[in-house]
Amino acid sequence: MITVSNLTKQFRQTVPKEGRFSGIRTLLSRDYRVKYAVSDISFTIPEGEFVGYIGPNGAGKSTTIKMLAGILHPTSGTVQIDGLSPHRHRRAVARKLGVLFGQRTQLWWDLPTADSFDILAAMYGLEPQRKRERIGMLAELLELDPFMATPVRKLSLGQRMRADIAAALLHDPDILFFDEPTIGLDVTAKKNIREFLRQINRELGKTILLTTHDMDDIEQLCTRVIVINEGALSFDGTIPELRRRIGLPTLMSVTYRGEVIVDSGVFDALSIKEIDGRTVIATCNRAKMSAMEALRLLETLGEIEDIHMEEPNFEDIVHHIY
Ligand SMILES: Nc1ncnc2c1ncn2[C@@H]1O[C@H](COP(=O)(O)OP(=O)(O)OP(=O)(O)O)[C@@H](O)[C@H]1O
Repeated sequence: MITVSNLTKQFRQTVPKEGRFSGIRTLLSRDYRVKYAVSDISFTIPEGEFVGYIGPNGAGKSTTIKMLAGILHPTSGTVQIDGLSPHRHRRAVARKLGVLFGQRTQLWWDLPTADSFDILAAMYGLEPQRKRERIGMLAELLELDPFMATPVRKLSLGQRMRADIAAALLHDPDILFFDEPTIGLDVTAKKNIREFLRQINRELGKTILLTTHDMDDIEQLCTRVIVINEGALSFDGTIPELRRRIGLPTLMSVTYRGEVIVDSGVFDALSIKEIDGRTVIATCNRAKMSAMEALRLLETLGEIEDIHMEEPNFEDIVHHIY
């Protein structure tokens, strides 16, 4: 269980100087402003949940994850991982956590991939037999064998990400913080990583906090989504709740048995956009009207032959909350 209470992180940022020698004058400046990277955030994540942690660039996502992992110390507020503070019980918490920052590898750049696993296994104090089992299993699941002997710097991005995921899972932690695990990957590599994350959540019961700018990752994987904006929490709930909250219209295309003649216009939450012979295109605000109610209204226009509904794109919904 992860418990975050009133978590806040301030950074001191130098105020940039203008005019001649601005670069060097900024470096030497004593003028600071306080930046609230994370501001009074609270949430709890029970065991086994798969939570998306999203927000625009600079919202404070990575800063939160660094505080959850004990890499950064909060300015105020607390984090507890199974009742322990990541900062004060660093070692005990490190055993429970697997952390991945997709933009930065935790592997040793110039060493063969396998050597990084050896070093990490030694750091976590894994017994030789246990180490062999873990590496063998992860190598099979993430298809690492073809490049185990290759230096990390020569891996493709997809291979490097798989190796980093294996590194995060090597000591078999129960909780995973994954910051952008699909960044820059092609469609197939993304799909494979998503499938892997889904499996370790569903089949092995791992608790996952996932940060990503890829809304397909969130929609396909997460049962719950937490949105952070300018350091503050702006939504915490399920994806259907987020859809309802934003209330973007659902598109309905209805074909009637005979020609329909209606004045294009609005029936409160249902709005007729286009009439083309026997087909009527309408949008329905689902925050105000259910699909069934919309259908009942559309039935009053004639006998329906076929109906097609398109839910608003999740990415568009998220843009509305940012
Ligand atoms: N070490 C630091 N010193 C000063 N300011 C910082 C530091 N780290 C982060 N910030 C600032 O805190 C804010 C939040 O940054 P953070 O990296 O947590 O955002 P993010 O949501 O992860 O963004 P992105 O999606 O771009 O990765 C930003 O304005 C950033 O410039």
